[in-house]
Amino acid sequence: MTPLSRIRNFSIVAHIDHGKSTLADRLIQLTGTVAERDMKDQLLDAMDIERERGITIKANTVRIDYPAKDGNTYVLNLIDTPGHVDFAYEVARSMQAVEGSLLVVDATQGVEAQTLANVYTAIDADHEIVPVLNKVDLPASDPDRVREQIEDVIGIDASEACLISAKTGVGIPDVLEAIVNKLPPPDEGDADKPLKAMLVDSKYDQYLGVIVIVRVIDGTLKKGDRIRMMKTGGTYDVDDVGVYRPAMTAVESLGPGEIGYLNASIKQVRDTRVGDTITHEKKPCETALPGFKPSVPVVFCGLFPVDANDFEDMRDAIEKLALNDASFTYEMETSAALGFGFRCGFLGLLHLEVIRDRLEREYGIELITTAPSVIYHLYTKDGERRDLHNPADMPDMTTVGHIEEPRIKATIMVPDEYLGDVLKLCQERRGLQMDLTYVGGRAMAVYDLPLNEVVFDFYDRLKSVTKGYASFDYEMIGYREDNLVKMSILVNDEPVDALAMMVHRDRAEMRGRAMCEKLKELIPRHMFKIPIQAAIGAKVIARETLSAMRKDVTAKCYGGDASRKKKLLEKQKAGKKKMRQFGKVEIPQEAFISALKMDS
Ligand SMILES: Nc1nc2c(ncn2[C@@H]2O[C@H](COP(=O)(O)OP(=O)(O)OP(=O)(O)O)[C@@H](O)[C@H]2O)c(=O)[nH]1
Repeated sequence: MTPLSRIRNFSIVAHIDHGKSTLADRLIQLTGTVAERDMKDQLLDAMDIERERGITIKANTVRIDYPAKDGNTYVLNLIDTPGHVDFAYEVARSMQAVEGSLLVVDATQGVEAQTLANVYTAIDADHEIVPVLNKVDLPASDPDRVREQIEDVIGIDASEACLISAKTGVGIPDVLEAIVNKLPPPDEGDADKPLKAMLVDSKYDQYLGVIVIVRVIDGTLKKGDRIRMMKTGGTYDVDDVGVYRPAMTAVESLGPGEIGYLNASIKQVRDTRVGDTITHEKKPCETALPGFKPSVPVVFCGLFPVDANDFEDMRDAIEKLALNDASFTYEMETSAALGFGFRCGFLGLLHLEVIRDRLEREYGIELITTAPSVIYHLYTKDGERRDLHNPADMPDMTTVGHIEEPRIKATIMVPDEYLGDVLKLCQERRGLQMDLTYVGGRAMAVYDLPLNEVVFDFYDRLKSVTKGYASFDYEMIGYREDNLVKMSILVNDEPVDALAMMVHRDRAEMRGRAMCEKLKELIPRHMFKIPIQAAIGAKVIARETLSAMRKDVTAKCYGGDASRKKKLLEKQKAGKKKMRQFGKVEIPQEAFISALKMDS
């Protein structure tokens, strides 16, 4: 067992793309943790989608043995955390398992919204923080300015920040020394006390079942132990304990301060609660760790197979995905327009995209995605609350007293010249300005915004109006009443449930008009005329008409036989009526998403 003084547990916090994964790769490589021939980029990003998009989704850990300049060999446990706002919550919880953080800031960019959000999470977790300025190989890097910015904005000393290039490897040895010399070893832990370990994360492996990442506080965890999860009450026999190097490597035992995995024939990820305390069944520890609240989905949408025959396959696939991801929820849904499918809940839009991508790619199921929506609180006139996950389920307005919607506090950092556009965008999305400050040549705007206005394409719009220079982060702040209504879309006089949405009354007409116009472009012409309408209750607030594809039946009627011409036209009209009655309008798949994009 490693003495505590030779252990350093840390995470790396950074804004997306500032080089966190590349730095992790270099640390692993330089310490020879992985043989050179096995080295590939982004070692810790296991999933294809993570690799492709260059984002980290689940927390990963790796154990590195580092022979330091002081002659001792240290065990460094790195937890790589997700960088995207959707997964901010996962960052917060994995931080609890370590004592320090490397704060990576791109020296060409400076402090961004997620740098702040993530570093504050680290500070909240009482971390010691070592600033690292990355990408100094690039001519545009300006370490002095960024150092000053870190001091001004975050308020930590950056005078001894490591200057590195994770790409070329410059400065990496300094980072390793800083980890050993500046980050603290784990707080006291006692190997002789009853086992107390924190459940840091869990993931599903198709061969091994659920793998649990643990951080031992007191006691020793080894193969054959019978353990109990103190929150959920589940008891299991430990089949294996080990560490990631980054390949899974079995070890004899895990002692105080150590981070590793256990495998105990646990069936599904849902049976493990992040933050739970793991102890021995026979000789349990007295008090459990404080634990975390479970992460809850905030964005919902319907997923339907394009081909109804794929429904059963889709059910299998969704069940498998849910095994691995406790924050993803689903229930069966039927839609008049789309048939059988699932109403699914996600942590955010990226999470949604990741799951959808995996269903399509790994399971080969083509999907229709309906408009993402948030959870509204409906109150009856007697003050009773009901949660609305799907606008299609909205009851008659006369039974509803008031509606509350979720709001977020959004922090946006942007270079001065784009500030005007950002403020305009926030205003358009019903935002209320909470704060506006300037730090190191950039503006920081804080807005109170309805989540509903953000889930769809806010991030895309923000990127486009600022040419990619803005950064964005948000947190939920609670529910507030507003004048909200359900807007239905009727195509050929039939309401299309999958296109129904909740909107603010003042914006309903504009949104309705935009939707109808978009749909008119997206729906191909049929043999008959198709009215496209937006309505609140029975009141139509916008309308477009898609004209019929017209066969020129009179073309053959040369000459002037007017009565014959008339007869033909009448026949055609009757035919059209028939079509209208029986014919079904084909709405192309992309219409369900494209119609909602609001180009202002
Ligand atoms: N020139 C240069 N490019 C770098 C350096 N470090 C990282 N990059 C590049 O910057 C991009 C982002 O790096 P990542 O390591 O994937 O960023 P990340 O912070 O891990 O991103 P997430 O995992 O999504 O949070 C990649 O294209 C890297 O090749 C560096 O020191 N110099």
